[in-house]
Amino acid sequence: MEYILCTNGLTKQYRKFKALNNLNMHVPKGAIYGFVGKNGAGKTTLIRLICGLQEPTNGEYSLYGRKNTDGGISKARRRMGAVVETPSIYLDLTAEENLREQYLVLGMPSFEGIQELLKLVGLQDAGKKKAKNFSLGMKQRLGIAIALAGDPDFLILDEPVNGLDPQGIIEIRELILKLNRERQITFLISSHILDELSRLATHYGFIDQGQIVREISAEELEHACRKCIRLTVSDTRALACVLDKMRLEYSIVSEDEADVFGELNISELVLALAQEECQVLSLHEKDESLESYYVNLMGGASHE
Ligand SMILES: Nc1ncnc2c1ncn2[C@@H]1O[C@H](COP(=O)(O)OP(=O)(O)OP(=O)(O)O)[C@@H](O)[C@H]1O
Repeated sequence: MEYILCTNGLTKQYRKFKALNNLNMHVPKGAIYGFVGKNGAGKTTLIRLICGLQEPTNGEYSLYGRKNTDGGISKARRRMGAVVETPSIYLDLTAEENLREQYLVLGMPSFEGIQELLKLVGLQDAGKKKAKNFSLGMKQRLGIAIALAGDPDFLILDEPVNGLDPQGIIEIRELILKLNRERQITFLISSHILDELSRLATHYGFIDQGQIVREISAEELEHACRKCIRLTVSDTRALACVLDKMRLEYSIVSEDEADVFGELNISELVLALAQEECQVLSLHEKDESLESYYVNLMGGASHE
């Protein structure tokens, strides 16, 4: 798999505190990578390092295959756009004027493309309205347009829907999906709201206390969150044999528990287990939601 961003043992230390602690992450090309973690987990710190706003204390990362210590890293960074914390926009300027400023900063040869960008982010009708009078959603979309000015193929968005109303959230979501599908832009999106990310992410990286606790594709996550029957039995080995014979998918989750997926004929299973002298001690349907997956994952994370 081709990766746009890889980090290797990335560490950022402030005095004795490690905001990032040996962090390893992999953002595949074309992905919408949901970077999920509680407040203070280290998401913004990681983003600041990747954007070159801060230097790592230890470890390294590579962007488009270029290591952060290589001379070519600033060239690689030019292929990337970012909206970190609040979008950096001039509040006394209109959307178009803001984009003109950005074009000048980037040394773009002409202002051609600005109207298309405004249209892309749904600000073509913002006209003479100054950014200070924009809604939060409009400001966020302008921030994205500014980040898109250099025609990047990798966009980093730090908490892009924070504080937006439902309509604003939908607009940002649709914009991200459109940019990903139509312009093949890879995204790294940080959020502490897993549910919102689940509507667009193709991959996830869960961060806790400066470490990636798990990286998982959306497909794998969906699989892990399927409905299943949680069985508590006296002998999981016998259970595994019986389930294998019945060609059922399962996973043994502890010494006496297993999750069984798919259609299950309970009486057939209980009879088969009885023949193996295995007792069913309890049985209940389990629907692991994204949120409980997340809570379990974070609750089970081990740290130094
Ligand atoms: N300059 C700094 N000096 C000391 N500690 C810092 C500094 N910057 C960040 N931290 C600490 O590092 C930890 C990670 O902060 P970070 O902003 O990366 O978290 P986050 O996951 O982005 O959280 P949030 O969702 O609240 O933005 C926090 O405990 C924060 O207090």
